[in-house]
Amino acid sequence: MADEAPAVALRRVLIRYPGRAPIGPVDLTIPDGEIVALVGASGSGKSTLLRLIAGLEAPSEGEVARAAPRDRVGLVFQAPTLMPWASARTNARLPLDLMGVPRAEADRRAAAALASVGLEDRADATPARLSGGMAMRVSLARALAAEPRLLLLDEPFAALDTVTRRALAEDLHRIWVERRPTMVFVTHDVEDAAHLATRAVVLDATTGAVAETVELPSALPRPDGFRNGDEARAAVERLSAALGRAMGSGR
Ligand SMILES: Nc1ncnc2c1ncn2[C@@H]1O[C@H](COP(=O)(O)OP(=O)(O)OP(=O)(O)O)[C@@H](O)[C@H]1O
Repeated sequence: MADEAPAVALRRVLIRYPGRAPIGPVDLTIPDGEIVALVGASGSGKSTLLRLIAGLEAPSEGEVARAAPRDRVGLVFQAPTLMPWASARTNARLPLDLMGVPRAEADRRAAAALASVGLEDRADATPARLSGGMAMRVSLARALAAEPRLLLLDEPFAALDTVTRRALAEDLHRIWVERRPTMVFVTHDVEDAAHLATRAVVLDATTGAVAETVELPSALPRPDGFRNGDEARAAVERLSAALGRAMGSGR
């Protein structure tokens, strides 16, 4: 809705790291409930933007505003980063334990989160007994246990095989349909972006500023056969062209 506060708003954000030109300025508004893919050349600043949105890092200049409070922001990284000695349930419960949520309530929410990624049967398994895809799902369940309004994912698919990444994309769409969180994810893959996201933000390879925003098909969950359909193919082409333009000046 147009007059609702955006989930995220970055205004004239600049990030300075030693030994390189500043990243930005980045102006970016993400409406509530969108699924946004951050795409751009390697080193353009995708992960940095995600850390800024998460509040893990502060900008050198400009403003970062986020509607969701810190404890309603979920983070998922490329590596699942699970506690190896702990069960899937205990891993999923971790943020709730850290927040001091009472045990019975935390167990209930962890169980619901594991169920929403199809792992209710593996709640007692330790990470060594889970496949890579399942470990990623536990990592996603851990983020979901806090019932995030904003879910941030840094290359969640990068380490997964094609079948597993597609299954995870379906999980994410199902979660979106059930809970309507705003999702922002980093990807290198234009097909994953076009399939999962409702819009893509393309970063300029040289400056890290937003080069273009590409609107993607908005019907969620995706209809059967979407990936191979004309609409998806056209979206991949538009996005590839935008990425090509954003990389045009080189680094
Ligand atoms: N903590 C840091 N200290 C210094 N430089 C950094 C730091 N974090 C990122 N950078 C630099 O900022 C730039 C952007 O990095 P970032 O990881 O955000 O890019 P990216 O688009 O996510 O790249 P990739 O696709 O390769 O993961 C890079 O040049 C990187 O070397």
